[in-house]
Amino acid sequence: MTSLALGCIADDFTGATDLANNLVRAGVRVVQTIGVPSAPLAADVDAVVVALKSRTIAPADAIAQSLDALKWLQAQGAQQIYFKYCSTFDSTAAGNIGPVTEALMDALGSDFTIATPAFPDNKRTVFKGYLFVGDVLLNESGMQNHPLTPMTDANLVRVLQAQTTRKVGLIDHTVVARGAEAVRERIAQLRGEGVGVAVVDAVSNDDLLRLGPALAAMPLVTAGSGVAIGLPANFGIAPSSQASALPAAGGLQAVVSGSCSIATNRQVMAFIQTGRPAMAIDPLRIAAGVDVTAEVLAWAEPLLADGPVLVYSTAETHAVKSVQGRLGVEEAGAMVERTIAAIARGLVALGVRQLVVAGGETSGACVQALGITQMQIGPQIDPGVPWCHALAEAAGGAGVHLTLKSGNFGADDFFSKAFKALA
Ligand SMILES: Nc1ncnc2c1ncn2[C@@H]1O[C@H](COP(=O)(O)OP(=O)(O)O)[C@@H](O)[C@H]1O
Ligand SMILES: O=C(O)[C@@H](O)C(=O)COP(=O)(O)O
Repeated sequence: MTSLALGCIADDFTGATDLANNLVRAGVRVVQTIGVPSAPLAADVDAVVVALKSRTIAPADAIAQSLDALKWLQAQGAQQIYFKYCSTFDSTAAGNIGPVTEALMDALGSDFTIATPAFPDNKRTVFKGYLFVGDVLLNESGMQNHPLTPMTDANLVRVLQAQTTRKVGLIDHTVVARGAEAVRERIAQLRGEGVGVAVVDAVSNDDLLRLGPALAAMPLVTAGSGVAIGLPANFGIAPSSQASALPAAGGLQAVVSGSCSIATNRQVMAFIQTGRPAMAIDPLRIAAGVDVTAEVLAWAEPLLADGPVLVYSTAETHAVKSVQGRLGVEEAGAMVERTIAAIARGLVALGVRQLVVAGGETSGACVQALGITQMQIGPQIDPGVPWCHALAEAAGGAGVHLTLKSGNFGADDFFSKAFKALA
């Protein structure tokens, strides 16, 4: 049996590549699996990130899937478990960060873990338990309007406490600033007070690197991708460029976007301004029974030879809310995801071998539709977003280069920049 340093469970697919990206940059040899593998691990790697699509499903289902992933990772000899969620702490009123954390703790027999979505490279910082996105609090960042997980409170202790029966505490910035020993002392104190989960402040990568050694003996770590930069050293792993090598890229290029986040709206506008072809998908036409997938593929086919095309349902908040009002939040989301996934499959059948997907839920739907089971992680395009490579059933088993872009990650010119990075 191989012995993994880290066994990771990510609650969405973009989040999984984000975590894998930070691990790879720290020299960790990583494989990302799509769902829980049915066979033992074949590759010789230091970490596996199991990508689930469990962020917005019913808590009981999220728990069941996460426990399956845990069991498989334990069977591969994982020494530490890392539950990865969003750097904007995306959750519904029912969970799933709290319920999944609690279930993993129970299964591991662990009485204490941390929780921090801090990811300073992407301007997510936690101070006094409050999450900032750039210069503003989470609930003023646009995340209060997210189609599936509106975040209306920036106080993570309060948000997490509402989702778990374990007592939630805080390891604040003054402790983290004093280093790993101070964090260990604070953990002992919180444990004594009956705290089971502590939100941890971090405003810089230095904070995360100071935190790392204090987490060495913790069976379960829960966090965004940021905490990952401080863990590899605990296993004697050092940065190496070898970890991110991918096969050479070829084939046609396309972008599909189902993300309605602010950054993606800007990226869609910027791509349209380059003059490359772009086609919007109208959810109400899908709901009316129009075969939008066939329309889009017929439009794209003659254009692809000249360079990348963009297909998007990305829309501003007022338009999304209006569609949701008519179709229902979950129904609208699932219907758009299904359509974009079918389009992604059709594009790959037309010869697309470099595909950018924007949106976490959207990426989950696309990767599943492409028949991908495992991904290799390559070089970073922008913080949190690497190119990946995978064998896809939709490509007749051939390799496809893919990037799964989290809604709010990436520079405005991300879509063009991504293809240039692969050239
Ligand atoms: N125009 C639209 N109207 C309503 N819902 C939409 C629209 N476009 C996309 N959606 C849905 O919104 C959700 C966006 O979530 P996701 O793909 O995770 O993006 P992000 O990464 O920005 O959160 C998906 O379920 C998607 O199908
Ligand atoms: O931690 C993050 O912000 C990302 O890795 C992530 O999970 C983003 O999710 P989506 O915005 O749904 O893509």
